Amino acid sequence: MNVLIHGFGAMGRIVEEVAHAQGVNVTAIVSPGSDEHTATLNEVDVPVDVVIDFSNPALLPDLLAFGRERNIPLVIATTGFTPDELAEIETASQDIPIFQSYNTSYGIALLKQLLDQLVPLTLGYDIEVIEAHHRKKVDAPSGTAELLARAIEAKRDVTPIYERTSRREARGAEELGMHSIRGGTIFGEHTVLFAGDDEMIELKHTALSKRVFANGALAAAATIIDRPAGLYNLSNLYEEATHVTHKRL
Ligand SMILES: NC(=O)C1=CN([C@@H]2O[C@H](COP(=O)(O)OP(=O)(O)OC[C@H]3O[C@@H](n4cnc5c(N)ncnc54)[C@H](OP(=O)(O)O)[C@@H]3O)[C@@H](O)[C@H]2O)C=CC1
Ligand SMILES: O=C(O)C1=N[C@H](C(=O)O)C[C@H](O)C1
Repeated sequence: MNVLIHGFGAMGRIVEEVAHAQGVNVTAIVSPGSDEHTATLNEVDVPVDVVIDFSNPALLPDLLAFGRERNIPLVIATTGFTPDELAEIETASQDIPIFQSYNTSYGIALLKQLLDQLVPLTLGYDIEVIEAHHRKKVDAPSGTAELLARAIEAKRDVTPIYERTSRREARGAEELGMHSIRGGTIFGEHTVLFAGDDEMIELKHTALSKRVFANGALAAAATIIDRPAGLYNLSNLYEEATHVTHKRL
C-alpha cells in the first residue's frame, strides 16, 4: 500500500512513524509551507494508493479534487468541518471511496456502539459531553464531541448547548451540554455523563498516545483501498476494524 500523508503536523509525523513500524510504504508527504516535503498535491508524481489526511479544513477543496482527478481513495481525519464541507465530502464519495471520521480510534467506535444501546434507556437522565485536549488544539468542541453528540441526537430528542454563561435558567431535559477543556499535552479525553436523581453514569474514553489515531487511520486506509466509491467510517467498517486495529505495534 503506497500512502500519501497530507498534513505533516503532530499527527502527520506520527502516521509516518507508525507506517514505518508497520512496513507500510509512505511515498509522499504533502504539507503547505514545507521546505522539507512536497508543498501541494498538484506536485505529486509518485504512485499513491491512498491518502491519509490530518490537516486543516482549508485544504479540503484541493484534497477532494486530487482524490477525484486521480481516482485515489481518501482517509479524512481532519476535524472542524462545516455542514457544507461535510456535504462536499459526501458528494465526492459518489466518485471515490472516502473514509471520514472525527476519531479513528477503535475505542471511540466502541463507545458509539454503547451509546446507541444506552441512550434510548436514559430518558430520566441529563446528558453532558465533556472533552479535554492539549493546548495546541485549535477547534472546539472536538470533532469527536460532535460525533458523540450526533450519536446521542440520533437516539434522543436533545439539542446541543455550547454556551451557558449568558443564560439564567434551569437546565431543560432536552438539552445536551457540550464542554471543552484545553491544556497541557492531553492526547484526547471524551466523557459522556448521564446525570440522574442521586446517581451518575459516566462513559469515558482516554487516548493514551497519538499513535492510536495513526493506527486507526492506517487500518482504515487498508480497508478502503479495494472498496467501491462510498462514504465509510468506523461503524460501517466495524468488522474489518476489529481485527486490523487490534494489531500490536
Ligand atoms: N480523526 C482523528 O482521530 C484525529 C483528528 N485530528 C485532527 O487532525 C488535524 C491535524 O491535527 P494535528 O496534526 O494535531 O495538527 P497540527 O496543527 O500539528 O498540523 C496541522 C497540519 O495542517 C497544516 N495546516 C494547518 N492549518 C492550515 C491552514 N489554515 N492552511 C493550510 N494548512 C494548514 C499544517 O501545516 P503547517 O505546519 O505548514 O502550518 C500542518 O501540516 C486536526 O484537525 C485535528 O483535530 C487529530 C488527531 C486525531
Ligand atoms: O486534535 C487532536 O489532537 C484530536 N482531535 C480529534 C477531535 O477533534 O476529536 C480526535 C482526538 O480527540 C485528538
